[in-house]
Amino acid sequence: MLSFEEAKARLETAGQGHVLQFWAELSAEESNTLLEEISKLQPEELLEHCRAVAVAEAASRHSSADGRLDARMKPVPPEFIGSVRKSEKETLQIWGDEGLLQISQDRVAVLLLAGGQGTRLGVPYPKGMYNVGLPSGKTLYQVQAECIQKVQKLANVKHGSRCTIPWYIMTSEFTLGPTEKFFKDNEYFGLCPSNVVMFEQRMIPAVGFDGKIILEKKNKIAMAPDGNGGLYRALVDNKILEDMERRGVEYLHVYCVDNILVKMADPVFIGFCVIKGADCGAKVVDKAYPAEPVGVVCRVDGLYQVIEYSEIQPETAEIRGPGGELLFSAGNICNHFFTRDFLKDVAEKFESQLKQHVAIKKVPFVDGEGNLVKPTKPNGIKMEKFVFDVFQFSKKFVAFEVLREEEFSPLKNADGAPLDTPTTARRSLLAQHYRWALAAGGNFLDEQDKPIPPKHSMTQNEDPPAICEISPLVSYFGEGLEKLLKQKNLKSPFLLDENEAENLVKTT
Ligand SMILES: CC(=O)N[C@H]1[C@@H](OP(=O)(O)OP(=O)(O)OC[C@H]2O[C@@H](n3ccc(=O)[nH]c3=O)[C@H](O)[C@@H]2O)O[C@H](CO)[C@@H](O)[C@@H]1O
Repeated sequence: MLSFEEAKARLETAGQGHVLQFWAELSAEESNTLLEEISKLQPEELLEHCRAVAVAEAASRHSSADGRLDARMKPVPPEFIGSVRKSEKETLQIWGDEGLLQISQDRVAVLLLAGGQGTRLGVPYPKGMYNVGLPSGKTLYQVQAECIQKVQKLANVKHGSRCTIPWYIMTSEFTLGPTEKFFKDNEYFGLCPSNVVMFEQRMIPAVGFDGKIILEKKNKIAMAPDGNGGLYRALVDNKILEDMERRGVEYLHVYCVDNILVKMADPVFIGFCVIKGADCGAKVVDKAYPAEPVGVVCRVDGLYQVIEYSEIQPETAEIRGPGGELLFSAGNICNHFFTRDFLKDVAEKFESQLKQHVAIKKVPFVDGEGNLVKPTKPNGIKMEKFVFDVFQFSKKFVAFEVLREEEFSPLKNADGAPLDTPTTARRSLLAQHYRWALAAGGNFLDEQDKPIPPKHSMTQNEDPPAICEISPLVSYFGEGLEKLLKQKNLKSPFLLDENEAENLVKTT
């Protein structure tokens, strides 16, 4: 641990001596906490960070820079976009088979970005622990864990293997403890603990407009995770690439915690990327409307990039092509494919070039008397790196367009908001499972055993006429349901878990 003198010298080098202003008032325990925090800050990096914040803040006040970026944006050429909608069934099958083959050979892992604070949802625990109110009561983490088990099984059955898809989970100071405990308490949802690797991303100080670090307590610096692009440093800090190499993992599916429809280690996406020889790929959906809060995958000066929803000019987002379609329609759903070699290159050569994005926030702080102030106006800057900012370094980038109703329904806001809430997430999953059951030939009955007329198309705001939830342990993507459900009467609410599947097999 640093001594007081060392900490003082370190802070003064970076022009941040004020961090120790309450030192004389701190108890021994409080001073130790502060020294521990300071010991994690390297003086040169701290200086650089505070300078970068000042520069970025000035740039953000002159929006012309972003304006110019907009002017240079071009849509992704159609030949670089694979598409579920536009592809033949046979082609999808070829991609899916390739993906399952890679999975069966232990060459695929998934990596969950779970270091965010989930401020918009407003719960005091990690988002993955959220239960959106499914009949089974499953949380997002459980749904994801079960998907992994099922894909492993599909690969094993097809190839006679005993494969593993390691699950890397990037957490932050806010989410590591509770996530670890949750997994332990739930016995890793049936996964082998050694194949669930949690690691922590770095935290960086929030800085005021005057270039000074903000104190949120007399002995606590206001820290925030360094954005989901903090992944690349965290991979190095925690030797994750070495772990992947040891396990023989070549391909990584990176995804964001809050999409209830996420297709974990999606064999079709993996197979598509592998067959195309891509080192980097992104799943996209057609943007629903110009102001939808999703990034846009595009090209800028010939390089692939995502322009984040917070950084695109509204008039650019609204540009339409000759057929009336949005010109920049490739909505990023935070599902990325990377080869391990590409990640190694990024870690070794490019990480330091990643753009710092500025988020101007209201950061609670202590005033000169040590009283906590909750600002009513933004007073500070948090810098974030974005996971997709590495696309520009790719030698072969591909985009893969998937169907929104099958693959994208994020949980961002608390109920009451119009979109991306627990209600919309639950509805999307139940509507999907209802569609799968109908397609498999099931007939739904109500509580009085009266048939519920099937409904083959529903709007986004409509609940399905029958409640049907299918465990990922039974079907990962609607596969294998016909043998269970064809011409069966299913009483709503219908919960198809492994026990129910066994019963249905017996009655066939
Ligand atoms: C930067 C980024 O990827 N933006 C994408 C993200 O936006 P959005 O603004 O929704 O991104 P979030 O803040 O929810 O973060 C996305 C994911 O990154 C994780 N996270 C975030 C910050 C952090 O320091 N550490 C960390 O691990 C979160 O836990 C989450 O799993 O999802 C949208 C789709 O839903 C996309 O259209 C956006 O382009």
